[in-house]
Amino acid sequence: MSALINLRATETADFVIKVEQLSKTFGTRCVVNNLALRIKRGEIYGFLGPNGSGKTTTMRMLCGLLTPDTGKGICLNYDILRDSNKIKQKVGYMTQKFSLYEDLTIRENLDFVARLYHLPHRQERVWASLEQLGLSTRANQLAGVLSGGWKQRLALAACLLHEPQLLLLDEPTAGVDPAARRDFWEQIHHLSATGMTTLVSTHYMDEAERCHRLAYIAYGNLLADGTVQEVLDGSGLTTWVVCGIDLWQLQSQLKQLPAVEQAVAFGNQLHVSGRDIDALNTSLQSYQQDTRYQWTLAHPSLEDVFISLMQTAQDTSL
Ligand SMILES: Nc1ncnc2c1ncn2[C@@H]1O[C@H](COP(=O)(O)OP(=O)(O)OP(=O)(O)O)[C@@H](O)[C@H]1O
Repeated sequence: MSALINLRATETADFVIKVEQLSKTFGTRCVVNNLALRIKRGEIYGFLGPNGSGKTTTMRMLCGLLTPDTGKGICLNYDILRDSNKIKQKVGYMTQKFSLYEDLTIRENLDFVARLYHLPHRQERVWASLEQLGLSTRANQLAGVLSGGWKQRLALAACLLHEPQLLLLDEPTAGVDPAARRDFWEQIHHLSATGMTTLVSTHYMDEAERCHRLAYIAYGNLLADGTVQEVLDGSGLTTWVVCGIDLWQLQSQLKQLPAVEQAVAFGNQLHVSGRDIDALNTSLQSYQQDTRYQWTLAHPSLEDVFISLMQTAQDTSL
């Protein structure tokens, strides 16, 4: 019996976030529905789903900014219902909107955040943070004149200053160029290697692929989770790639066929997908014999899978 209890304690200790039956309703709208999440220490966990699917609401419930209507669990070994104040102190939360002072310099912003947290050795920590995030040479620039990429780097520095154990990043790279997004993700992986756990919401597929694990939610319901490969394998989706002439016309015809769930243009190709492989192949047979087109069986992309999940999702929020 004691061995069993020890095993359970170890299992829980491995998870920085372990919650179940998490729900939240605003008015009559259920925006998070019976959600369960398990995230291990050091993991980069991606949170994907269409606009309004409940990602931000879930993050806010995890870090104690919002009280769930139902549900239970732990975050950083604290009870999410009872210990929200303790959780807040150990979490770095980066919101979608740049929330620092545009008329203060980078250094002044970090100094301000350090004061808010009553951090000891404030000056040293601010300079160490500037150094760590590659911001030293811009320390005296006003935050308001920074590009999107530098603003987001400053926001990350600010939410790391109090040395949190968990990062909750809500669409941290929205509107940021690919090079800056790549730098940002290098930082997240570097932090992960030091044991930092990150839950990050994003709409970018390349970012989803950079996560160790991910979850896809729609209408507040968890529709898939796992590694990228597990999510792809679990989709049951078959995808054909077709090249040829007049693809625009072909696309509109294919969309009418039974078992064709998606026919989407990607450059000079169409991705044609469905979950019932036999019915899909029957529908496509005559087109595949047409010499104007070249068909190749392909692995579905994450985007194909997410769109398919979204199409089959039920709106249970009303
Ligand atoms: N405080 C609130 N009061 C009422 N409704 C809210 C509140 N906060 C969020 N909502 C609603 O809850 C739903 C889920 O919102 P949420 O911000 O969690 O979604 P999201 O998945 O983060 O969306 P996005 O990808 O656009 O950021 C939306 O319909 C939103 O309008």
